[in-house]
Amino acid sequence: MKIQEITPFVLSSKERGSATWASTMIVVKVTTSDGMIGYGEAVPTLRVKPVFSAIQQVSKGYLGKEVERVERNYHEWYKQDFYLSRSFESATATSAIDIALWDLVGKELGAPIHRLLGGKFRDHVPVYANGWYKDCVTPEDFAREAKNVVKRGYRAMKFDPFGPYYDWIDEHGLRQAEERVKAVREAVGEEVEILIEHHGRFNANSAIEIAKRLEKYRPLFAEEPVHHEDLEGYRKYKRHSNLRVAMGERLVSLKETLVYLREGLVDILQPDLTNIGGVTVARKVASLAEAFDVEVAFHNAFGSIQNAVSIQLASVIPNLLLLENFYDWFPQWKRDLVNNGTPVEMGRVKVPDRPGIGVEVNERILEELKTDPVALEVVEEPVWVVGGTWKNY
Ligand SMILES: O=C(O)C(=O)C[C@H](O)[C@H](O)CO
Ligand SMILES: [Mg+2]
Repeated sequence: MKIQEITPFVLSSKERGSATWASTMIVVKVTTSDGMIGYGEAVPTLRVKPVFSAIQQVSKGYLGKEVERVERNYHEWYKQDFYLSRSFESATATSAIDIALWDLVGKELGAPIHRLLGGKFRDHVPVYANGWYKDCVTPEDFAREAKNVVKRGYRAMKFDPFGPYYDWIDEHGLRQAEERVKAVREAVGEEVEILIEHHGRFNANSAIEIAKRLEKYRPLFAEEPVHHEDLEGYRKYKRHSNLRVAMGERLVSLKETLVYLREGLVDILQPDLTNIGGVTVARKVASLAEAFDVEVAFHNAFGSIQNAVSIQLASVIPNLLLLENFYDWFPQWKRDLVNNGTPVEMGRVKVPDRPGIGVEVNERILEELKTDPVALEVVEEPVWVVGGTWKNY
């Protein structure tokens, strides 16, 4: 089969969900010479317009190629795009197309992606909740919502307790963060895992002070404690903190990942299929992590196509820790976009056995919600936090 058409869609709705980035989804539809259709997803955040146009550009490198040669097709784009290793837009565009190609190969063979990758290592993927703490500011807010998460059956949850602090945190911020974490620990009990998201905000000294204060609440990991590219910061943090470091959602290639693994800067790797290079690169990155005794917790914060394909890959790798999950905090339209739901039950998701990414896209919703890409307004609360949390109390 040949790749005949690649169409990007920006989907948007007034129903915003738990975060600014949750109100938008970028979907890629690939149509083949035989009339088959496959779907992929790209990263929105503040980059909706440039990503949309990157998909149009990257498509030029894929049109006319054989669908089934997914590895070769990725390599061809790697060869063409001199700046791929420096371009998030190119990386997410090629990732979305790659996911759609794997979806197509699966559909052609009547097999879910997990069968193409060696088969299920597990029938259910354990997940952790994110997006559950919209508008939470006080420790009481966090405790109340954390209890609701546990009531839904989750055994692990992630949150960012740092309010509006950036780069540097003072005693006031440390105390507020500690009170929020303490409240969640007390609300969920000793056996539910709590995961601390830093969103790559801090310099190393501040992150180390935070770790000292939060250690006693036994978080499973500290995510992106320092800025993504701050290798010196990661080194210093690893030397002076006792917490396990999770990172990886901004990695855009196999070789960039190696930098963090080789130096032992990461304990739990969080590659994102929608910007690391699709299924093609994500599976290699997972194997690379396995060789370093590093567990994987795929980053999975955007939409239902990313969620579906992440479940497929999470089901096959031996070194899976947990898969991130926003499912219960998606706006309803994201759940409706796929015909076959992947609900979370008792903190895990049953791996679908339908072909390709394991879910079918509802074309009616795609048509209804498609919109022109527009530049997002920039407001004080950054898009990368869960909405309504950029506050002190
Ligand atoms: O889910 C996570 O780990 C995040 O960091 C959330 C978003 O992906 C990130 O803010 C990018 O918008
Ligand atoms: Mg994160």
